[in-house]
Amino acid sequence: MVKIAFHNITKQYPGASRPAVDAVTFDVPEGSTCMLVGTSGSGKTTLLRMVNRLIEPSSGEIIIDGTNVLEENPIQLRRRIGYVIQQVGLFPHMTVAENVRVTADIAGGWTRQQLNTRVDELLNLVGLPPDEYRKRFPRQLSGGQQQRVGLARALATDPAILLMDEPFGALDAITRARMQEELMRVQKDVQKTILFVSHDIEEAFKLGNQIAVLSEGKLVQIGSPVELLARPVNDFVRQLVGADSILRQLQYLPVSDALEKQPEAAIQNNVPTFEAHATLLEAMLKLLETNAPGLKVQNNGSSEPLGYITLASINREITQTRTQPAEHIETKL
Ligand SMILES: Nc1ncnc2c1ncn2[C@@H]1O[C@H](COP(=O)(O)OP(=O)(O)OP(=O)(O)O)[C@@H](O)[C@H]1O
Repeated sequence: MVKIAFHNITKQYPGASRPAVDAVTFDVPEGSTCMLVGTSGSGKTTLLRMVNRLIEPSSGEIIIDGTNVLEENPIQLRRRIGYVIQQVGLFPHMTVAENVRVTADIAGGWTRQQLNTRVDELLNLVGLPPDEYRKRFPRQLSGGQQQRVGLARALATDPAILLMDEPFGALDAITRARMQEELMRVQKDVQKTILFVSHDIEEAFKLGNQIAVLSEGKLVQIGSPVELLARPVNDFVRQLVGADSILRQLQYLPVSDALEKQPEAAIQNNVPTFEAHATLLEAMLKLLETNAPGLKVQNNGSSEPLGYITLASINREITQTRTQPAEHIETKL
């Protein structure tokens, strides 16, 4: 089911020579994560902030659950939408518990007991044991822990939608990877619809069910990470998603993309079996590790092979993806 639908959404800032967001149309399915990527100034933050009406669109519509956000009271709208940004913005004089509670408190309708239970639930959810962290102040937390509190706070009113604007951008690589894992774990439990702005294509591949690529306010392509990698619509997307990187392709393309149906007999006999959803990299490592001439690929639980994978078929798939013609456009990376 579609959760957020953008219809020709446009934002023209006064005095600007072109729209910051230009007639963008796409859907975000319920419970999925859509990553917004693109060069600096391509309109990602503007697009995100129009969803909770921190920025008002110039034209077009954003429909959430069938209702145009412009017809909603902005304050009520923001209660239904969690918002996490890079500068976490915790209140320095409030404890962690008070910081998490504050949004739910403002939204109202909770008893003190319910609020306390909710805070503990959320702190557990984001991996901060309440007994240890409830009473700390933000200055007594690391950057990553502060981001976790920010995430807990955004989840406090149990919003169906989360908007995240470079939430992990200021963290070191290791903490960032941990936070991404944490978010994936939380998302498994809570199934929010997430719109996530990122400058980090690795992050977009890791977290996104869909990736929307913006350039100069326009939506250039939207698709799953594998779609973008295998079929970038032009050189801009190809470069942005690193479709020319052999490692990226090996890491993300599934073995089902590189099957041989009728390989020679030696490959069909006595070779190890392999799962269809595994990546080309995993298949290649297995081939190197076992020294087998091929792998029999089958779906979980089925004995019928879907096909076979060999170093040659992996090579063919990668060469083909790399040389696919793409429309040429100027790239400004
Ligand atoms: N309040 C504003 N008034 C006028 N122009 C603005 C305003 N905010 C953003 N812009 C312009 O709109 C365009 C898109 O900005 P936006 O912040 O949405 O891009 P972005 O893709 O999020 O960029 P970045 O990746 O650098 O954060 C830019 O050209 C920017 O200069």
